[in-house]
Amino acid sequence: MQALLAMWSEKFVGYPDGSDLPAHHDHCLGCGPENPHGHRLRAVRHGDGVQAWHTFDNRHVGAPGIAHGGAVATVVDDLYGFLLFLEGGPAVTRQLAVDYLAPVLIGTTYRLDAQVARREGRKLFVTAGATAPDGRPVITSTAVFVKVSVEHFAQGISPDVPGD
Ligand SMILES: CCCCCCCCCC(=O)SCCNC(=O)CCNC(=O)[C@H](O)C(C)(C)COP(=O)(O)OP(=O)(O)OC[C@H]1O[C@@H](n2cnc3c(N)ncnc32)[C@H](O)[C@@H]1OP(=O)(O)O
Repeated sequence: MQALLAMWSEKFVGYPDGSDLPAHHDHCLGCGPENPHGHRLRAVRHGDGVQAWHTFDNRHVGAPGIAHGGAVATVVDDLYGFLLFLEGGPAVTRQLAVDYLAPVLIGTTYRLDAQVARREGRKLFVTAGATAPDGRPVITSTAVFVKVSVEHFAQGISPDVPGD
């Protein structure tokens, strides 16, 4: 727990526009560099939001040649998680909606954008989208994140789980 607190206190700092944002942690399914099943999403601050360029590979296939919808939702959820570095503290997904407008193709690089639409108490109402190379939107999303203290994450920490 102390290690987690220390790690996050280093990550929730100011990030200038255009700068790389850090992974949530090494084993994060969305962005962790040490997770062999993960997406290794990398995001940058883009104005008041975040932006990423992402290519799904065959580990995340659903129908042949097409990314699994759950994998796409994972990446969108994790993209929202990068907004928290701009917000200055942790929050967790309470509600996530994804509209799949067109297939997300394996091997094609998509641009993803996310931003905070509204803040209300502990709640962050966030929106995101993914855009194909030809400019077509393929995904839109909304979500509600709820701010939590770092102690929220103590319930998931076990000495037997890698990355804890
Ligand atoms: C850097 C930090 C790490 C980031 C990692 C990013 C990875 C990507 C994100 C994730 O994967 S997070 C993991 C998946 N999510 C979870 O595990 C969250 C599980 N849920 C909970 O732990 C609790 O439900 C939660 C902490 C979110 C809320 O519980 P609480 O008991 O603290 O609050 P409550 O249930 O009263 O709800 C908080 C507020 O949200 C409101 N709310 C709930 N559902 C809503 C909804 N669907 N739409 C709008 N508002 C909603 C609710 O009405 C309330 O509003 P008020 O504060 O105004 O009263």
